[in-house]
Amino acid sequence: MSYNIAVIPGDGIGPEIVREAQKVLDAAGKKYGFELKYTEVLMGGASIDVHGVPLTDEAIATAKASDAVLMGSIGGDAKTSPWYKLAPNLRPEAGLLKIRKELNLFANLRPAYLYEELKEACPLRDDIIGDGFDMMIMRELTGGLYFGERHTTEENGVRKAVDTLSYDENEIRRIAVRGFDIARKRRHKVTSVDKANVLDSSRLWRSVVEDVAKDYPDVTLEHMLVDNCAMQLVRDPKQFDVILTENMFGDILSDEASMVTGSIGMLSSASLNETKFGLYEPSHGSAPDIAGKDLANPIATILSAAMMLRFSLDLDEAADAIEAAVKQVLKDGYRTGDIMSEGCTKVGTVQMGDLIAERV
Ligand SMILES: NC(=O)c1ccc[n+]([C@@H]2O[C@H](COP(=O)([O-])OP(=O)(O)OC[C@H]3O[C@@H](n4cnc5c(N)ncnc54)[C@H](O)[C@@H]3O)[C@@H](O)[C@H]2O)c1
Ligand SMILES: CC(C)[C@H](C(=O)O)[C@@H](O)C(=O)O
Ligand SMILES: [Mg+2]
Repeated sequence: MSYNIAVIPGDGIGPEIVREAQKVLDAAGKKYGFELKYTEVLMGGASIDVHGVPLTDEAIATAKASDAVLMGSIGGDAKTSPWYKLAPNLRPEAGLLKIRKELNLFANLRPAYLYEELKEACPLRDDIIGDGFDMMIMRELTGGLYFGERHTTEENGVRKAVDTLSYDENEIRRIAVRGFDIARKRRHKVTSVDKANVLDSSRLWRSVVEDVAKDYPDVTLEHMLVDNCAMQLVRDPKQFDVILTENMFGDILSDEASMVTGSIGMLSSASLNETKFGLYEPSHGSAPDIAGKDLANPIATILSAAMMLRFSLDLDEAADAIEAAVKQVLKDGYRTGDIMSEGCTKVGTVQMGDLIAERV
């Protein structure tokens, strides 16, 4: 079998980590008898450099025509990047938001799982870690503050900026259904996170989620305010199975959750629409501080590639093999700098990719 994959290397560490993911995918293809045909697509700063915009219509068309999209990360260094001096719509990040909207990728799955082997890299106390934890953050990805009306004005020399947080019930229902469906395949618990003590949009969120829950009597639903959730994530992460939340809260909570799994370099993600199509990218950014130095952890991207095989291409066996290879490399004591602990062997981005590909 052969599949068409649009590849967006992006900016900063993006090209480095995507290269390693492709290496691992190709090893899996060889072993399990499939071929991935890659078409490179420019997005973010890489696209601004060439086309003057962060995402072209042609790039969107290429992504749409593919079986799935594999992405590195986009974004520049605010201190050195010329993009930041340009108009806001020329920001590299605008390309990412545009592709999410254009492809209707409303469901963002961010699994935060503590590998047995990475307990040493987890900043939490042993009694909090216990037997480890395993949660799925279900982040709504095409609504809320990111896509609400916004403008900046100036009146009498005073500048004012407005962002709008808006959701309609259909947007909430479809992500809630995804969350409950996933909970059914896991430990049957959904924690819906909102700010219903303040925000109207959160009160609507809570009411729609409760409605959806009626169709899932086998799944326990609890509501949690977002500030409490941020605290509970470090106090007792074991309590969470599926965290269901809106766009901005999910962005912030997933970075926090990543750190309790050892590093942001471990957190993969899948962004899905109503079909089998998806965009797969690590949850972290372009890390300009370590770009081009062979320091980036490619595991989040490699695990995202495994999700691509599983969700979009139905290549479950190959996905299992990649996940097992990651676990084995960690068991064998290899670590990139971000997850390094005593007694382990420090490796760079490329060697980590080689080691995982070998074990596939
Ligand atoms: N999905 C995306 O493409 C995405 C996500 C987040 C941020 N960004 C963009 O990335 C740029 C930098 O943002 P930031 O610095 O706030 O966040 P970041 O995630 O890029 O980096 C935060 C910190 O984590 C470290 N880090 C990130 N990924 C790592 C990896 N794989 N291995 C080892 N260390 C890693 C970085 O070195 C840095 O110290 C910004 O332009 C931002 O908008 C893009
Ligand atoms: C780069 C940025 C727009 C993006 C987001 O906020 O969604 C990133 O932080 C992420 O988590 O994918
Ligand atoms: Mg983020």
